[in-house]
Amino acid sequence: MEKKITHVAAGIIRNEFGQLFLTQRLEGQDFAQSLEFPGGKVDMGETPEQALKRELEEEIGIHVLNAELYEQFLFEYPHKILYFHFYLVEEWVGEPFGREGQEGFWLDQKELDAGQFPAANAKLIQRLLAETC
Ligand SMILES: Nc1nc2c([nH]c(=O)n2[C@@H]2O[C@H](COP(=O)(O)OP(=O)(O)OP(=O)(O)O)[C@@H](O)[C@H]2O)c(=O)[nH]1
Ligand SMILES: [Mg+2]
Repeated sequence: MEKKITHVAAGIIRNEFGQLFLTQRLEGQDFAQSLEFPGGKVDMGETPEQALKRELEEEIGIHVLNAELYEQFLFEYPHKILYFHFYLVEEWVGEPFGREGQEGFWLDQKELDAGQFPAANAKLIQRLLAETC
């Protein structure tokens, strides 16, 4: 079967204490239980930034005021190819929470552990760890 490229936009939501808001994927989703940066697939006709804003409203109930592109890369899983657009989000309105029933929590950036995320996140987490002070 031919593998299509799916674009995914996700947010690295960072507060003034240097903590990141993470969510846990729900049972029934791929990579269930693993941690993730909130976000999702870019719909047809949407830009990655529009998708980011829509997904963060839907999944964690925040309104993004500013998002800066942090990292973009292609990652090939056995059954799919994803193109990720990760944005750093430090300005938003609202208090993030798991709006779809998923767990959500704040974690110090320096406490990130690549082993708790899907394989695609490894390099991104390495960079985030290297950039903590
Ligand atoms: N949001 C998000 N997705 C990630 C991350 N890392 C990673 O491999 N993915 C993968 O990216 C793909 C798309 O994300 P998603 O499942 O959140 O898409 P979505 O919100 O549109 O969900 P839906 O298709 O159930 O409506 C999934 O296969 C997911 O496992 C991450 O850090 N954040
Ligand atoms: Mg999602």
